[in-house]
Amino acid sequence: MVARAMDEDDLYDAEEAGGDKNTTKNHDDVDFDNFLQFVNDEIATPLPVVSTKVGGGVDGVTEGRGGILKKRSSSIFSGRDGHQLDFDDVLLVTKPTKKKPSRVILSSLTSSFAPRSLTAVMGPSGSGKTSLLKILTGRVGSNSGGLSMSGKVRLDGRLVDPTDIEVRKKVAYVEQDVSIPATCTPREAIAFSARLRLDRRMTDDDISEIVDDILENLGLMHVADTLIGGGPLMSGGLSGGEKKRVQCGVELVTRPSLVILDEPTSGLDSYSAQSLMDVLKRIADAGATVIVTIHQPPPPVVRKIDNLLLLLGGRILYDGPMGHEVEETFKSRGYPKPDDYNISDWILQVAQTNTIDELRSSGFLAVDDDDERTAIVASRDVKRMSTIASSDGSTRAVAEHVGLVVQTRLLFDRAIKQLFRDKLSFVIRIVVNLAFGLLYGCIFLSVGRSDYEYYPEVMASFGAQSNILIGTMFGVAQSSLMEFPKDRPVFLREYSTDHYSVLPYFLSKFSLECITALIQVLSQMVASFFLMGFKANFFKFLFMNFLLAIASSSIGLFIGSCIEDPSVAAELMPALLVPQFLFSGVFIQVNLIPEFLRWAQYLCSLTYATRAVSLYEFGNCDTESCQQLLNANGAYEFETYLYTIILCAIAIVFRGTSMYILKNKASF
Ligand SMILES: Nc1ncnc2c1ncn2[C@@H]1O[C@H](COP(=O)(O)OP(=O)(O)OP(=O)(O)O)[C@@H](O)[C@H]1O
Repeated sequence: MVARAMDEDDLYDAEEAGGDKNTTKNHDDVDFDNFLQFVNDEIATPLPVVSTKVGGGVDGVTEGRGGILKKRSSSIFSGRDGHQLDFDDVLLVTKPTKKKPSRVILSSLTSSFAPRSLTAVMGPSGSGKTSLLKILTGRVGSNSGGLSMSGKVRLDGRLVDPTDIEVRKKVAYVEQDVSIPATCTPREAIAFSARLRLDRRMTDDDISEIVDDILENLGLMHVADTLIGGGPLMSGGLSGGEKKRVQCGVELVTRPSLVILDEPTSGLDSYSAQSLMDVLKRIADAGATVIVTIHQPPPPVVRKIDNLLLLLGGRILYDGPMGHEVEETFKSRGYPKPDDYNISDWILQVAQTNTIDELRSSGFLAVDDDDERTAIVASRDVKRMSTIASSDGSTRAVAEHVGLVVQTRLLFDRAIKQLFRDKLSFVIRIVVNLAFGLLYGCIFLSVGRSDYEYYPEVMASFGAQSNILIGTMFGVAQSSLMEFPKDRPVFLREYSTDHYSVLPYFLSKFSLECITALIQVLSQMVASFFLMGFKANFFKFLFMNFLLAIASSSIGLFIGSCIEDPSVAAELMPALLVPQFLFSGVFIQVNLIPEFLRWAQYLCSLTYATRAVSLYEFGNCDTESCQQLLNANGAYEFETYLYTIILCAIAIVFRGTSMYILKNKASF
């Protein structure tokens, strides 16, 4: 970023504030900022003892000092060394297809962001603001989806690969879309993030001080204990702007040195936007490098901004200090700001109402900047960012984080809370299972009490078993599929911001699913099994039904992880489940299916559950009818313990694959 020349007053102000002389400041904010800086310097970083690197502590964990000092050291405004972020020749293009040529999204952008400054990235909609932030935060790789990119990113002068998790840990990134679980409170969301991302040696008191500090500074105290998405316990829920501030708080909890926020003020009223920008400005003044994208900020917000990077159609239209320099630049190029305009409205109007050629001839854009040429060069010669950065020594995290066991426990605790707070849907599920169980029990009343002499008796009992199993398969897979889309964005955000690894997430999810699936299966079986009068052992039947439930929920999870849109996933569900009836012997005996299609039976989890349950029910029955059914459906092909193993294997394969897919998706 081109820093504006500082006048003597600014130098004086910066020195007084203990700031870097390269920092740009706005006159209007100087007094207030100096005061805040004074407060920060005096309170937040008073003595070396606060940082407990000496004596085994970590930053933010105080030792041997009074409570006041301890509280102050944990302020989100405490001093820090920001990171210098430079990017060079960053080019982002869509990959050409047979129907569409390559399109330039970002056209060889070069700029930098300095510590102790707040930079606004502005530009009309579609100008590439989010794309640039995604590249800088490692959310777009050199070959993500239909995009190709090239360029160099440097952190503190060293070439880095932004997709490298060690680099990403250094950046707090607040995405445009809010993805905080609806069933937790702002206090819980921020504390969860703090517990997982701050040093493991921090006590609960340390964490709650930090959380209170954030809640207070982000103006969230009044909703600290309200469920984010509302709910039966606490009505209302948070407004869009409040949710956004919670998401900011979740990222600010680590007291980051580099903060990147995508439209943090959109959806906020002007006072809230101003307050949030004030917080960000104070964080910048504390030493951090703060970058925000923002649409047409009002004058009070503009005054908080140090630098401006103005984009238009993926190009840089202006890159320099905010304030009168922008106005001067536009004026000198033939676009003087009318008196009744504020500066942000004016520059966006100029950007949107003039053609690229007009702006270029006014001296705004490089003369040789040509989209078509850039796109051709880019699609031919896109270098992998990771290759460029491979020679760099990567950065190291300072704090020691909690281990896998604690991660799993915290995730499980949160999931259990979610279940209880969203209990209406779970209660409905149980009631539906009980109702269906009773219905099946009445329809197939006492079918298992016959001596299975005649084939229709055996078939009636087999039909009853199949109904229970199909009910389980659909019920559990469907609820897993419907629930997962809610979790997906939360997981992607938390995983990519280093809250936890994939394994604890899946373990906690699996543990909870085991509990809910067992309750679901049990409620259906209690209502139906004894009315039907089966001869099989209840617990063996229950266990096999439970395994089928887990295998089915794994399939649901797999579909949910492959497909983002829940409605598309719901459409796909029958395509995966319905063929199971056809090949597992429920509607037609397996030996009657044409031979060239018969192999499909082995792909169906229902096949194994049906065969095992048939063996439990008819295995000890030596009538011809029983044996005929078992033989026709191939029940004797494997031992019952093998059916158990196969169902477990199906669950593991689908869950493992989902884990792999999600991990890859979260990497970008
Ligand atoms: N994955 C993608 N594939 C194809 N085009 C994309 C992709 N991602 C972004 N684009 C295109 O790149 C352009 C810039 O998008 P981007 O989201 O960066 O704009 P923006 O300035 O952040 O817009 P807004 O202010 O509306 O959020 C848009 O035209 C968009 O359609």
